[in-house]
Amino acid sequence: MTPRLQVQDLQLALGGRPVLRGVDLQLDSGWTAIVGPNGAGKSTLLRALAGLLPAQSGQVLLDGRPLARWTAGERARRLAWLAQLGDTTGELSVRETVELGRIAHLGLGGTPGPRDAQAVAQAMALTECQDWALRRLQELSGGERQRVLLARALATEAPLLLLDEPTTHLDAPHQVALARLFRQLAARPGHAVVTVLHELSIALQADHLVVMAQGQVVAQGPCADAGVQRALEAVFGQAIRIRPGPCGRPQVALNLDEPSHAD
Ligand SMILES: Nc1ncnc2c1ncn2[C@@H]1O[C@H](COP(=O)(O)OP(=O)(O)OP(=O)(O)O)[C@@H](O)[C@H]1O
Repeated sequence: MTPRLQVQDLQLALGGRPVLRGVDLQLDSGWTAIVGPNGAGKSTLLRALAGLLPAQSGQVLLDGRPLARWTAGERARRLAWLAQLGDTTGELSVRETVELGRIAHLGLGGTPGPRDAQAVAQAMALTECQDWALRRLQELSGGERQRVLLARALATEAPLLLLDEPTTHLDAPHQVALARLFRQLAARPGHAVVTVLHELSIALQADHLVVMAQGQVVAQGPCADAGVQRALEAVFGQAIRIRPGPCGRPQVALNLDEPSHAD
């Protein structure tokens, strides 16, 4: 069954400041990219979707049941979360880090079997980090580390992937490879991928966009939707223009000559 996330009038404050202001959202199959300016509330929304932040009011439902009523184990088998800045797990090797993704299935101290080894090997192959299996995470570059942490999320085999800026630190070919991977993963029956992304050219490859500004969702829908594109141009100001691209997918054009609202 494809995971179904519903956000109903979600209000959330951090440090006494309102950060999410009445977010309503429905996410099901496919690849959804959440975009918006710095501080718009994207990571906060993703953490709330993962059940990591309690709401002041409103709720997040996973498969029709409030997230707050899922046990941690149930949640971990249904959804995997990749943090924005990536936690570095000390002295662990790359393989040991990816193996942590199997804890939801094994429990702490459980003995991995062939099924677990297969999931780990497959996740490492998908992110091309199998050649570093024995190196320690802290010895890797930012982009290499990001790929290992993504592999850990993939190793969970959770049908719902919530990934906060998974392309950060990656070079252009690996960003494109990941976009292709997200599309493939989200196209599998019963799976969905939600990514927070800053790289708009990558975000526009998703099936759906959610555009956020100032703690609110200002538009959501297919990338080709005219309302979604207008919202993108509105929240990013004159700095970008969306134009038709090949295969019916829109493309982003940077507008260096017009002052942006950051100027
Ligand atoms: N722990 C916290 N305490 C107080 N305010 C916070 C806290 N964490 C985040 N915020 C504020 O909440 C707002 C939304 O932050 P969030 O990280 O969700 O934004 P974002 O859209 O993901 O931004 P970015 O694109 O810069 O990663 C910001 O104004 C931020 O300063």
